[in-house]
Amino acid sequence: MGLDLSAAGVTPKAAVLKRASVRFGQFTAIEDLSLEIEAGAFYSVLGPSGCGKSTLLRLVSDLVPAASGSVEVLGKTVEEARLAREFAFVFQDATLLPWRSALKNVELPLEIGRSRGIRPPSGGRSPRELLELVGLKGREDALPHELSGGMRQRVAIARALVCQPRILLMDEPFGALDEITRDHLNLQLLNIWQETGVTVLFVTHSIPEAVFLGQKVLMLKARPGRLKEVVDIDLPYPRLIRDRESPEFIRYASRLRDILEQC
Ligand SMILES: Nc1ncnc2c1ncn2[C@@H]1O[C@H](COP(=O)(O)OP(=O)(O)OP(=O)(O)O)[C@@H](O)[C@H]1O
Repeated sequence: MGLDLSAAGVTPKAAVLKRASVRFGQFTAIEDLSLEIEAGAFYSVLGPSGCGKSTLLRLVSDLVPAASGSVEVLGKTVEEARLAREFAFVFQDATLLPWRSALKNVELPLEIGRSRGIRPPSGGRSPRELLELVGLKGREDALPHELSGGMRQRVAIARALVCQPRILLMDEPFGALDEITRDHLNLQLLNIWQETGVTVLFVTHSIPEAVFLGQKVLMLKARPGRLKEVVDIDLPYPRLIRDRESPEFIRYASRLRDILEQC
């Protein structure tokens, strides 16, 4: 059992990786990654294709094991954290069940939990309230094919939040959306983050998106996947789309581009 630090009044880190490596057969996808993820913070994850961004999310969520080193999530082992449903995923594809309405899709994790005898967490937002939080009030009964791509992603975000995860793992969730929809969802995601206090790990290929969202940007380098740098983004929240034209924003973007070129 991991040590329950919260019982002692200490807020544990969202995740602590110590010299963690992931191997697929002979191939090393992540090597010697040491990192502390602060609880409640928003991290963007950026790096060249194949540097291990998705693998990092899978490592933290117990989908792939560490071949060496250690990973702790909220003061627990990754397995304990998974069983306690401490994290939830949002992928590029919303992966909604096509025959279920938006509301029924959001309710699904609760139903699955109940079928396994897990009581829904108390005090959280209901599926209806979550749909309202993501801006889909009035569309509860719509089927996925009746919603736009951006709306489907919002349903996926509401579904991810329904079991009140403490960590939200987002793997290029807006990568397939047009720029206007993406901007809109970026703003909405920041609202949700601030309202819920959830820790976010957000993988993106977009430098402006990484700067716009993150308090910190984890920069990974490839072959093998290693931590290159953690860049603090000292821009205040709430952030506005037009802030992306500010000299500070442009300076951060250009710094990240320089680092990426060395990855
Ligand atoms: N299940 C697997 N079996 C074998 N190799 C894998 C597996 N999963 C990932 N890899 C390899 O590990 C490396 C890292 O993959 P990962 O998907 O984490 O990269 P990424 O940074 O998310 O890439 P992209 O930006 O292109 O999505 C890649 O070289 C990939 O081919």
